[in-house]
Amino acid sequence: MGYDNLTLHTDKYQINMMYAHWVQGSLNDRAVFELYFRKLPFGNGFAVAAGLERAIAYIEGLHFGEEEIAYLKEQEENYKEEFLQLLREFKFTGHLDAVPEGTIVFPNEPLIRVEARVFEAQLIETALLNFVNFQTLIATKASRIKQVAGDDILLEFGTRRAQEADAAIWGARAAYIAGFHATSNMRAGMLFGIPSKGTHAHAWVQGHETEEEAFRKYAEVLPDQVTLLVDTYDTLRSGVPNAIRIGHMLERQGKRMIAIRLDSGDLAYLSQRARAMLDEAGLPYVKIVASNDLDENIIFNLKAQGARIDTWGVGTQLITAGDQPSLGGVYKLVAREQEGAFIPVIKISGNPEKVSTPGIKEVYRIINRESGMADGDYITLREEEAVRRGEPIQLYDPLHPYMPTVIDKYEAVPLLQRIFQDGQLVYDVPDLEAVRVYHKQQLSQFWPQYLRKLNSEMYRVNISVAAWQLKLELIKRYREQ
Ligand SMILES: Nc1ncnc2c1ncn2[C@@H]1O[C@H](COP(=O)(O)OP(=O)(O)OP(=O)(O)O)[C@@H](O)[C@H]1O
Ligand SMILES: O=P(O)(O)OC[C@H]1O[C@H](OP(=O)(O)OP(=O)(O)O)[C@H](O)[C@@H]1O
Ligand SMILES: O=C(O)c1cccnc1
Repeated sequence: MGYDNLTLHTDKYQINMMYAHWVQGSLNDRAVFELYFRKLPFGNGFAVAAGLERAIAYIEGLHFGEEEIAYLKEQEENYKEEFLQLLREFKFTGHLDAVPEGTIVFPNEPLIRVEARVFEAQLIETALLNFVNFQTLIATKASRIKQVAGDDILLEFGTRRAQEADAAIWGARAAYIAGFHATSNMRAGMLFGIPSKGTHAHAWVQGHETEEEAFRKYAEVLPDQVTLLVDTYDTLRSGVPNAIRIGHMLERQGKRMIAIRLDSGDLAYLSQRARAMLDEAGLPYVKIVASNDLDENIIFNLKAQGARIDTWGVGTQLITAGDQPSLGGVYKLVAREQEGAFIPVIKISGNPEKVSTPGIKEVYRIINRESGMADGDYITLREEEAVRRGEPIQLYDPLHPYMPTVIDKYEAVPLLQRIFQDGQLVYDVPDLEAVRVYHKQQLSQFWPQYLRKLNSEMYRVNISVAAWQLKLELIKRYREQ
């Protein structure tokens, strides 16, 4: 079975449309689609873009093999042999622009823009949304956790509760981009170079006659990485005292125990008591790891209660984005070719938020020359030059149309980068460490009021006057029709 071929990782309606374009002779017409989300997850003030690396690998690997062709044939007898033959030769030949992973992004900004034969652009919609929606969601959740954890160490422990294997490893990667320090998933470690870390489970303790014997045997074989789980029977009466004995044993061997792990009960109280016991026993260097259904709110609370926790192991709530299981990113047609030129198209909706913004667009981050900080983002039509030349521009916020602002003395940083040009990868894909560093730099360009976890200030995403007028014009045209 071709588990690795993701070419049919698409919705059937995409193949139906490809077939219909082929029959109608419009398959080579070019189209432009933009991928964006409309609403920030978790009530956060920003999102962290992720998913591009997988999207790149997916596009490079697109290929209808004989297994895929045979399946299509079996599923739909209308598909003609010439169509299937064309699929055998299929490859992506278009342009793809995207916001680099780790970029701070906001609603309605194109994160990916695809300009290609409609035949190709349509096929890839589903997979692109699948990768970007999930990974951006998890990177954003991880970023919230990172924000409350400050300089504490964050371990990603989610695999056992993740929505299957892909979610586990790509989620671990997304968390690392946003500032987690390590993952427990060895495959994610191997594939992406994320540091891997692990303690031991309750089963190790339960599998011995006594807790002390379990700790001792573990410390004998892995003396340089001893983190002992102390809550199997009674944390303060048994677990911590036994761990202290092992700590002293290791000291006699010239080694140092690394940490204890708390995984149940009142983590604030237990960590304070355990800290005091370790300190009194002359083991102030032994750290305290906590786990047990943690998320950013519990971590924030534990810190407020004075918990003495150095390292946080976070699983379920992070990897499943427990409080919001999906980011509602969409992929919308914004322009199509007609007689050799692109014409803008719109999607009308009864819900004003869902009316698409027509035309091929760019998105810029407006950096204030004096402060070096981000003042807002600016969405323009691609052909608009004023912002690229640094001329004064009028920022127009559709949510606050009565407050237009004119700005100058800015630097406009285009967020979309060319990834594929005529089907060729032209982007120098950064390694994961570089993505992580870039993400940190991104954060440093935002004032704290946009980043705070609760009731953050709304960052302005403005639209150019030309893009706004085009939208109004198309809405009017469709109303008249
Ligand atoms: N001091 C605290 N303040 C707020 N939340 C806490 C505190 N200590 C633990 N929690 C969180 O409370 C939740 C439930 O903890 P609870 O003690 O009920 O479960 P448990 O420890 O698994 O149960 P048990 O002690 O029976 O094993 C977990 O998400 C845990 O992270
Ligand atoms: O709570 P999470 O944020 O999802 O973090 C991962 C959890 O997974 C493990 O528990 P599990 O009961 O699966 O195994 P164990 O016997 O090793 O505790 C671990 O002890 C954590 O509690
Ligand atoms: O290493 C650990 O302590 C760990 C790993 C996965 C899940 N829970 C805990």
